[in-house]
Amino acid sequence: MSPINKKNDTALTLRSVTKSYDGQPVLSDLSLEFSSGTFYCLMAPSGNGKTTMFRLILGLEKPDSGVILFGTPTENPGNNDIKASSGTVSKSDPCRIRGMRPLISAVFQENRLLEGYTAIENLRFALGKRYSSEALTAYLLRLLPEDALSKPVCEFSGGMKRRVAILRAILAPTDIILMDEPFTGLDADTRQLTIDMVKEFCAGKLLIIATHSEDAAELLGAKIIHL
Ligand SMILES: Nc1ncnc2c1ncn2[C@@H]1O[C@H](COP(=O)(O)OP(=O)(O)OP(=O)(O)O)[C@@H](O)[C@H]1O
Repeated sequence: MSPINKKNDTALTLRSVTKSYDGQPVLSDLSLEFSSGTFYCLMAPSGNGKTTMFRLILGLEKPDSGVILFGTPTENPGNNDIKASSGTVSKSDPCRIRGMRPLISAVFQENRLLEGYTAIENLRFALGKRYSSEALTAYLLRLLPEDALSKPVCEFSGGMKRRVAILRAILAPTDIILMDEPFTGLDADTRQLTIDMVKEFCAGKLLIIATHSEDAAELLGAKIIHL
């Protein structure tokens, strides 16, 4: 069992995280705690730092100060390190995580698909041999029309691409999933189908979604966090 996937254990902690761009603060002294097996919706007006927070969690950027911890943190007073079940983080260099950094899957605002390849090839590229072709086809057919499966994704609508990007993230063997505005561009029916699959495949995991939509949060049964 992964060290961070026991339901209700702390899976992720942001402690006094601060980030500025060009001297303009985007996140100021932000502290949040997220539990395994729980869905969260981050809600904030545009530009309040939701994507920035995801980039920090993913390790794509460094906080100016503060720490991001995975797993349940334990501290030794006087020590510059904080131990978490997934590794050790230095307070003075929060991006230096020694030990096991958990895998995190993400849906970015852009779909980041291989445009010249089919949907199943996109899933296979990210997921390797973890699923049979029959299983991947069956998952895709829950969200896409059958004739789409033989086409490269560059011929898909925006909403169809979005569904492939979401499926790729939820099928990945990770305990933490971040999604940035995942349901944008989906009509009511496909949104419901997609949300049903997200609920099914993310059960027991930590899921954090940045969204402007209160009803997506309600459909997911997610806790709302206002940034
Ligand atoms: N690499 C960067 N360089 C400079 N400024 C940046 C950079 N990334 C983000 N910002 C600024 O940081 C602020 C927060 O951006 P961010 O994308 O995190 O907001 P958001 O809450 O995700 O917005 P939205 O809901 O519109 O996606 C914005 O003012 C943005 O212009």
